[in-house]
Amino acid sequence: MALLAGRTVLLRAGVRLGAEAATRGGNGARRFASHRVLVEPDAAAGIATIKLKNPPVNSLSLEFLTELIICLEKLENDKTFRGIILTSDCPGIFSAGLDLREMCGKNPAHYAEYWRAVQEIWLKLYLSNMVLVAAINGASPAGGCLMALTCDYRVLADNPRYRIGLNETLLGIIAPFWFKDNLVNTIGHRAADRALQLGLLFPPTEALQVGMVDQVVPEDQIHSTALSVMSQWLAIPDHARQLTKSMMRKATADHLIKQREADIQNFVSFISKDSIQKSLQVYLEKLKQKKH
Ligand SMILES: CCCCCCCC/C=C\C=C\CC(=O)SCCNC(=O)CCNC(=O)[C@H](O)C(C)(C)COP(=O)(O)OP(=O)(O)OC[C@H]1O[C@@H](n2cnc3c(N)ncnc32)[C@H](O)[C@@H]1OP(=O)(O)O
Repeated sequence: MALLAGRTVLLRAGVRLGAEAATRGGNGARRFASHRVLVEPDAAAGIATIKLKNPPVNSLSLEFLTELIICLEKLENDKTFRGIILTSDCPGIFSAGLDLREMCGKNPAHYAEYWRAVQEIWLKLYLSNMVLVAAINGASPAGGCLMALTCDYRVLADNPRYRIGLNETLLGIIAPFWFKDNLVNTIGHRAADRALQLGLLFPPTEALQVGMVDQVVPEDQIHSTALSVMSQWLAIPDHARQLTKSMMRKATADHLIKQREADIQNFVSFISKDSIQKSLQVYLEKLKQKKH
């Protein structure tokens, strides 16, 4: 059973297990898909490709996060798989990050439940025993960038519209300390200091330069590149790689785990402020008006 902080996520977020489809793939592997998370298994290679499918922009709503958490738990417990490729099924968008509608005009209990799910997905991805390769085939701001940062390797499609970064300050909000820790671990303190304060969204060439991604490739090569990177990582004995990954990441994850409840309370009181609500509403309105 999938648990989120000791409770059944299926019940909390109203996601019905019946919404899932379970079939067998061509190679006999069990293929499972929820509404918004598509899993393409390659049992022979030990790799599952997760495609995020929450159109139009893969914003991380509570239901979407819940489906993703359940999917990751299943894969983590299935010894068939040693690696995950994380990518998007929404053209041009990897993920628009946290769903702003979950953080606007709701009550404190909702904010707390939402933030717990955000923490949970980060912990699941960051501490995964599997090899995670992000095949970033679209724009990847804020929470979208964070998901990519949890992966062991990032390949970004070469398109100037596919910008990636933690742009929270542009929304008048603050990247939580564990977003910051994950970024510092990836690009170093000085670059993270600048990127976070300015809310920088890096186009591919700059993202590569600063170390936000490991490789930039033409868009039509993104999946084949992710597969070839994966085979390189899977050539390392699991126990040695997993213990090394844990050694590198445990302190950062523990930082959040130890302060999980306090972090939720901080988030709830921060996001509930009138001034923050106003900033988020203005930002959402601007996004909507962009088209007109
Ligand atoms: C004291 C210390 C306390 C610490 C407290 C910590 C507090 C931290 C709090 C929060 C942290 C949040 C991290 C986040 O992830 S916030 C989300 C940030 N995301 C963004 O800024 C991205 C916004 N979106 C875009 O830039 C674009 O939409 C883009 C992804 C580039 C796609 O562009 P395009 O293809 O042109 O699509 P549209 O802009 O037209 O969008 C289509 C519709 O989707 C809606 N949308 C977009 N993004 C979001 C989102 N993140 N959440 C909800 N909805 C979103 C957009 O409004 C359009 O809607 P509609 O069709 O109805 O007009």
